[in-house]
Amino acid sequence: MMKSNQYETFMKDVYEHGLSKSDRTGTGTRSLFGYQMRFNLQEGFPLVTTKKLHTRSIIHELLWFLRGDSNIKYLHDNKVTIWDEWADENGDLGPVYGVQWRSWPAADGRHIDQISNVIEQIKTNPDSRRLVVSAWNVGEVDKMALPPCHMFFQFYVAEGRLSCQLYQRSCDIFLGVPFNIASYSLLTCMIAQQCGLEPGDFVWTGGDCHIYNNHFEQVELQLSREPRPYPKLIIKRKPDSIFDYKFEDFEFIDYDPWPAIKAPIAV
Ligand SMILES: Nc1nc(=O)c2c([nH]1)NC[C@@H]1CN(c3ccc(C(=O)N[C@@H](CCC(=O)O)C(=O)O)cc3)CN21
Ligand SMILES: O=c1ccn([C@H]2C[C@H](O)[C@@H](COP(=O)(O)O)O2)c(=O)[nH]1
Repeated sequence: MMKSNQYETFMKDVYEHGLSKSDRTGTGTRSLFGYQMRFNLQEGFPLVTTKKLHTRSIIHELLWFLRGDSNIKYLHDNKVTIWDEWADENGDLGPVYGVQWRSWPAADGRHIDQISNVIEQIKTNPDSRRLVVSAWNVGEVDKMALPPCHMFFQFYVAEGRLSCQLYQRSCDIFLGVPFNIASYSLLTCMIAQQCGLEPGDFVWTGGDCHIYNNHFEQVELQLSREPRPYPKLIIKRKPDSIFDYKFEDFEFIDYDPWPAIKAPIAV
């Protein structure tokens, strides 16, 4: 049986040993710098079980990134509200994740589709050590509603399995991180399917890992719960490309979480 408590162990460590640190939002945090978790995607899908996650928001947000979108209209059409606080009156967020993934503006005027390129490289040059995607476009960060938190990821192929490591510079452990782990694990499974590989490990690496001061009660409740086994992800068909997946293609089976826990988000 695989351990399914990596996230809770991480949360407990930061809750017990984090340093008091003020932050941009004025909320205040308990924070540790530098942490890593590893999830073997062969052994289950790392959806946090100690609270119920809104998987609909996670799937739609990932499909929205893959569209190369910078407006929350797609999310709204699908009743996902997680980006509302950061959008302007037209629903725009500036050149955020999706834009950099799909059409990074190069100095010579080209627009680079990093997702298509990295998939092509995984298929044709799997030993490459350059299988990277970056959302941190230094020249555009100040035009974004929020500079990317999950900012850089790298793929790795060995023995027919595709692994992915994410670097996340800033990590809201209670609200953001469960979404981020699930989202990149899902992306890894999708890209593996497209490339005829099995999913390997998802490695999560965090920079400023923090628990907001107004999440302490929620964290105590969550840490009092025993983690349960992870669910399994079923992808019901193999679409023609990474851009053709639909919400209905995904199903999590045997997801048996504890009840949801509400918390305010720091804006
Ligand atoms: N402070 C902060 N934390 C974040 O995690 C975060 C940001 N800001 N800004 C940008 C995005 C938006 N993300 C969000 C935003 C909201 C939820 C949230 O409210 N989650 C609730 C309800 C989910 C839902 O209704 O879909 C949860 O209980 O998980 C999660 C991630 C992640 N990011
Ligand atoms: O995917 C995400 C997006 C955002 N966050 C969190 C991390 C921080 O708490 C805030 C961003 O504030 P900064 O001052 O820009 O660091 O949002 C996350 O955990 N995951």
